[in-house]
Amino acid sequence: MIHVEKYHGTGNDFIVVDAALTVPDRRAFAIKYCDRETGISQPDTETTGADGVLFLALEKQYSPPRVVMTLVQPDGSVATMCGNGVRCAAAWAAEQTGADELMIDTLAGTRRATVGDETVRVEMGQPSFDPDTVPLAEESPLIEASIDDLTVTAVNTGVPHAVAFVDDVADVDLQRIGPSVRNASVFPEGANVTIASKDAERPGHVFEQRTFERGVEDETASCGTGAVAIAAAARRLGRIDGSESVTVCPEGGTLEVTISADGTTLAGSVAQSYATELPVAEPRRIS
Ligand SMILES: N[C@H](CCC[C@H](N)C(=O)O)C(=O)O
Repeated sequence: MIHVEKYHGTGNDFIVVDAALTVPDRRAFAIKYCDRETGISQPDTETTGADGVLFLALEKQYSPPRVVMTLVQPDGSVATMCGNGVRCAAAWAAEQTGADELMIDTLAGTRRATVGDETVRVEMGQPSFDPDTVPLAEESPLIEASIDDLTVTAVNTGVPHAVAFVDDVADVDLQRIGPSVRNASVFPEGANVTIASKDAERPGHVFEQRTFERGVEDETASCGTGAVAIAAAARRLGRIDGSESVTVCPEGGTLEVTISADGTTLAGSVAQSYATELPVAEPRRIS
């Protein structure tokens, strides 16, 4: 049995495992326990399963402390980056160390995080529209291109996103169009599909968000790299200007994104839902 904790960042939920514990087959572990029908669950909690497993290797000897984060997704794939995952990793490491500044090492680079009373903020780096970085199967950036019924702008915010601005996110059949855009041939490694609509009734830049995630192969309640992708695409398309704060509202909560020439930040709430023990398969012995 190993000790695990369940965290969520604005509804994007993860099983957190200390990487010092032995999980011989991370892929099999993630596929088994993330399953929304038969995966991890607790009495008195509504959700079964998770959007991924965060394996976190804490390096307390540094100042600020560092965490090597590996996100294994429900389909067994490894995501290079995850905005809400980094925020959960920072909250977990703050709990272990008492530090409020953390450096989270991801496959997309190091992200500095600050843990406050209400929110966890993370520096998200510079979004890229470069076709080699997204990556795209084309030589020029994909800006307002038609794919299926959506008008898509492609941006990498640690992982690739296809962002489409629509009149009302609630009117989009994401279960149908998500897989179609996610698997479009222009994305050789696939893409997360993020739709956004401007909330005209609220002052400032406020967008509703829905994201169909690669690796989860379903819609999630929140996606941090997706929220940053909305702000980056909005800026590129002239929907917002200059250096700005953008409020993004996925189903699971509210995310604040700042975007400027220096880079982006992502902030929002993080909560621990419960801690429990899970059985793991014995490591194979060499006889
Ligand atoms: N939910 C994550 C993104 C995971 C990205 C992953 N689905 C992929 O690109 O394979 C977030 O908060 O940023």
